[in-house]
Amino acid sequence: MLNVSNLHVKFPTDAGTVKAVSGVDLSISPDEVMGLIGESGCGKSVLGLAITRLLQEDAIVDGSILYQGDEIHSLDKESMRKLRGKKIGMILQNPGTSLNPVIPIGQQIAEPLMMHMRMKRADAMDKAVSLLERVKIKEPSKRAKEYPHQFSGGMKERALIAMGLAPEPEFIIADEPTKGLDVTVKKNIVKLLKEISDKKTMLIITHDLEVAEDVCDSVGVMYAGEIIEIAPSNRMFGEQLHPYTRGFFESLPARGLKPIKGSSPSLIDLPQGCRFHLRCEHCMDRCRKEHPPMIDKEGRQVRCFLYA
Ligand SMILES: Nc1ncnc2c1ncn2[C@@H]1O[C@H](COP(=O)(O)OP(=O)(O)OP(=O)(O)O)[C@@H](O)[C@H]1O
Ligand code: NI
Repeated sequence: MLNVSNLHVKFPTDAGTVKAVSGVDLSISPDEVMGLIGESGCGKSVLGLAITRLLQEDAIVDGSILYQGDEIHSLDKESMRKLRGKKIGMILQNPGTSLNPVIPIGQQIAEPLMMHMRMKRADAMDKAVSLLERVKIKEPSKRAKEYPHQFSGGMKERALIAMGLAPEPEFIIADEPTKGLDVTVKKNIVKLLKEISDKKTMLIITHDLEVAEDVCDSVGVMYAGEIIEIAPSNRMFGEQLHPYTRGFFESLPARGLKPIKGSSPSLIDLPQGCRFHLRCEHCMDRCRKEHPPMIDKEGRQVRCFLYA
């Protein structure tokens, strides 16, 4: 369904070129739900935005992104608009900034349906109400007339999910759908995502391991702009192969809160060899000089010379 190969995204800045995504290969099959995890700034959102072609103009994109055989970066604006609404949906990060404070929620869900899918106002509003119902918002017709400030954090996230679902896309990219939500609200959103993901193909960007474990079939781990490990979810949670993945898991509150020493490299000035070698307890001579390729290890993949 989606095939990303050798994708690079760079941003020219005054301080130098930021290599936000480097050489990413990724495939997602129909009905698969893939999670993308990794610490802040490793390139998860940029990768998601590249797939939907929502990056800002100055981004330099190289490589190939095929969606059902179509090269996304060579589609004209009109074809891209169709693809984005009907085929690929996006649930964006930050409910606070993604919703317009002065427009009622129902209208915000309905407007893109009128604009992009040429629905009549009344039909679009009906659809908005039914979408709010689908994401389990009580009294949806009353709530549709309310403004974002009248919604709690969890309800705003639900409204964003409803917006993402509105054009009935086949494939959904959700960027941090549970960020900043308290535990009970998060549980409900995870439940909702699970329900949705039963019938959809999804890429879920998160740094929340619980979300990845509960909802995803496969998990990719990013570090400094690269994917460094990919495995089916149950295997990834059973055993992490890459020293970074292991450290990342152990650094999280639920798993010991033991930080990895050092910090991620600057994306402007990346180290030679393995991008993780300066922080790695298993660093070998080779890791300082050579850049590790993705290595196949019993059907899962890891970018580390320990498995070569
Ligand atoms: N328009 C831009 N210009 C320059 N640098 C950018 C731009 N957009 C993103 N970056 C940089 O690219 C890198 C990757 O950012 P990205 O937002 O993808 O990280 P992320 O993994 O999604 O992090 P988080 O978990 O915090 O959302 C960061 O270092 C960021 O500063
Ligand atoms: Ni992000």
